[in-house]
Amino acid sequence: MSAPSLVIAVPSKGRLKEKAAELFDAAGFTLRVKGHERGYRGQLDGLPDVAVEYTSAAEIVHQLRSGRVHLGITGEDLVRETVHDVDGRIAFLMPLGFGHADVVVAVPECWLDVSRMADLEDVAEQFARNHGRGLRVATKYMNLTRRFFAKEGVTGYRIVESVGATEATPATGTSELIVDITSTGTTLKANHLKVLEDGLILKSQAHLLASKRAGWDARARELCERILSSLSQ
Ligand SMILES: Nc1ncnc2c1ncn2[C@@H]1O[C@H](COP(=O)(O)OP(=O)(O)OP(=O)(O)O)[C@@H](O)[C@H]1O
Ligand SMILES: O=P(O)(O)OC[C@H]1O[C@H](OP(=O)(O)OP(=O)(O)O)[C@H](O)[C@@H]1O
Repeated sequence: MSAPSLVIAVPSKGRLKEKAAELFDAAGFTLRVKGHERGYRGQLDGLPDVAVEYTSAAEIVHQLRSGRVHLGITGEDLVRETVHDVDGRIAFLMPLGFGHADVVVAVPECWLDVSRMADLEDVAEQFARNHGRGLRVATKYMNLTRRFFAKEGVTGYRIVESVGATEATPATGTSELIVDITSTGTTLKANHLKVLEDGLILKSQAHLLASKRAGWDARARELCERILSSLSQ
């Protein structure tokens, strides 16, 4: 079997998987899993020299970063969080209109005096006087948080890494506030959290992305253009 001319990484689970499949269907290139239905390799009907690799949304970012795949579908939030030198490594080819999620700063609803980022520094000072330590911000978006808090001049905090159920951490006592994604707002509301008025860090959605580090020969470029133009119609 000859090597594929172009490799595209597609989410293997979760909410992006189904949407990605619908997208290719609508563009006329049905995605098919090769072999077992739980397999991790696939192909696009009509494009036999394109290899599809199913993997997690987070892993797709690493594969694009290193150039192991030419194209990938994943969320902008994961790219901006994970890749320090995005512009040198990854090109954003097309927003896909699904996987919409805002990365936001949220605090307990009962913090009545806190509505903006600038208020956090005052709370942090008061908190440090009373508790002898800074505010704890629970998040899996550690880099986005550090950059945003620095831009806003907020310093009196430390990050507590949280990989799941982040919204529950203020109530369980492992954080004072959070940075996480919100889509409908249901999870924040259920956990009695409010988004700060100027606490929007990033408006994210799924994108078609290209790796600048992959081997781009003429056939790979042609396939990429064909896929891109079919998806845009
Ligand atoms: N509630 C949501 N609505 C829309 N998009 C979301 C939502 N939650 C996450 N996303 C987006 O989906 C992408 C993948 O999210 P995530 O890393 O959580 O993987 P997943 O496959 O959905 O699930 P898991 O958490 O089980 O790995 C991210 O870019 C994220 O912004
Ligand atoms: O604003 P909402 O519509 O409530 O969506 C936001 C929630 O959706 C995601 O969680 P998900 O349901 O994927 O669970 P998990 O990430 O904890 O697995 C995300 O981590 C938020 O918790």
